[in-house]
Amino acid sequence: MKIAVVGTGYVGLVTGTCFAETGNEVVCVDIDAAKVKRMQNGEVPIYEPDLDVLFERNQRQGRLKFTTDLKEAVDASDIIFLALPTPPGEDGSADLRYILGVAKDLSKIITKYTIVIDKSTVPVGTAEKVHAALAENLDESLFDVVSNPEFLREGVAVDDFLKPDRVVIGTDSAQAEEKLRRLYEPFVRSGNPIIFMDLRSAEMTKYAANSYLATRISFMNEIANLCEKAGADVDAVRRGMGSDTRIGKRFLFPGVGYGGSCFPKDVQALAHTAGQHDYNFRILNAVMDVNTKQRFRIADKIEDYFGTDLSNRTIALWGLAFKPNTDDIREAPALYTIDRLLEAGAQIRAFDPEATEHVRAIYGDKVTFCGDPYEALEGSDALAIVTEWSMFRTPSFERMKELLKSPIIFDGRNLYDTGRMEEAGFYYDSIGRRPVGAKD
Ligand SMILES: NC(=O)c1ccc[n+]([C@@H]2O[C@H](COP(=O)([O-])OP(=O)(O)OC[C@H]3O[C@@H](n4cnc5c(N)ncnc54)[C@H](O)[C@@H]3O)[C@@H](O)[C@H]2O)c1
Ligand SMILES: O=c1ccn([C@@H]2O[C@H](COP(=O)(O)OP(=O)(O)O[C@H]3O[C@H](CO)[C@@H](O)[C@H](O)[C@H]3O)[C@@H](O)[C@H]2O)c(=O)[nH]1
Repeated sequence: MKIAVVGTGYVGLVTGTCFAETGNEVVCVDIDAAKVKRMQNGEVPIYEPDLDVLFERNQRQGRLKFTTDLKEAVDASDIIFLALPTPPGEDGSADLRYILGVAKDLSKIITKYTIVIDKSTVPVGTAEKVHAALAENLDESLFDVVSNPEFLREGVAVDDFLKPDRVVIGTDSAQAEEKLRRLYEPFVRSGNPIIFMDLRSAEMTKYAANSYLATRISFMNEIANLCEKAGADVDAVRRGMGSDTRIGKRFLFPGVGYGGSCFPKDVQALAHTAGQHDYNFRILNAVMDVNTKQRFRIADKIEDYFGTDLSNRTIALWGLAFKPNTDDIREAPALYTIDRLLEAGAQIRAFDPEATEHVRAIYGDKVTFCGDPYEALEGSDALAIVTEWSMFRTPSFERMKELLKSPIIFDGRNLYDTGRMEEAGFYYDSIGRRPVGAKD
């Protein structure tokens, strides 16, 4: 099939590349001319494992092209995916200006039957707005609007796209349904379903899924905080709970709050949608409230230990990206940690395998950026772990003790066994577990 993908962020780039991989002809459009040039020259503009191999192969074989010219892409396609940003507006609602702006542009460009698909995360009722924008200049027989929310996770995006748990498609058009069934067939061969539904339900499914996952995380963060007070171990509790198949093991990890470009904005947007319908979605308000506090959990622990004046303290920080295997720092808990530590006067020596340059662009020389994890420890009073990169899981504890001024670790991701840390002679404070080791 001939496909245009408008917007080449995480979703657009992965969508375009994976559809090219299954033999479709794909043109990706972006307004960022510099980015398009880089992609035309074979450069993948984001760090996402496995994407580079597919990108290179499909571009070399001519199935994956890039342009800034929307008309050129639309003329060459009969399916258009909108993978545009939907950032939070001032009132927390999803800002639809990119989606509706492009829909308006499309209404002046489309000349043959075209399926326009919302791949972005958009509130209930958006497909109707896109339909109205297209209908301003187009006969309704020339297009169908479909909702096809994307569920990929950064860091494992290619795998999630190629082997999705499910594909959700909202449509009221038999023609669109048939085309999309064929398009997605290669991805669901393993037996996972394509679930067809009406447009509004598809739009709601995306927000319901993200908000439910965010709820699990805030719930577990509350359990962890209570475990600390009640003398229980959240790791044991998590295993005990998660073994119940009704609950399941995944997405039960407490930590420093959820971050990233999706959960924070999508929970907020769903709460806003509820408000628009005069419905007070109480759980969502609590989920957001818990997360706002949890993002400072590690900074709180550091201040509890050293006091609120950190002007003579240096803290090493491992991890800046909002999660491992990405260079994305949108709503990263590390940024909240840095802000609080700087406010308290601390010096920060930070390390991240991929996200350093994005964070340097924000803080400049207010933070010392280090070339490897051990360099960050040199002369530091304590280590704070904020992102669970694999490379942090099995460090040399001996070397860490030699480099740190005192052997103190605050672990926001529960990477190490508490008994082992006590034996190794650390003061080790993690999330939802009893701190071990002697305080200085
Ligand atoms: N990032 C994720 O993991 C993820 C996963 C599922 C769904 N989503 C949703 O998908 C949507 C896109 O997210 P993202 O993270 O890929 O976005 P992004 O912000 O990383 O990228 C968006 C791209 O769109 C381009 N753009 C903006 N206006 C344009 C225009 N008029 N024409 C062409 N290109 C334009 C930008 O230059 C940018 O390259 C959002 O609604 C998001 O909530 C994101
Ligand atoms: O048990 C867990 C799991 C995740 N997180 C945190 O939750 C955030 C989001 O993680 P994850 O969901 O893995 O990353 P995203 O790439 O943001 O993906 C989410 O958001 C995307 C955009 O909507 C959806 O497509 C995905 O299905 C959904 O998982 C991160 O800060 C994680 O550290 C936890 O704290 N504990």
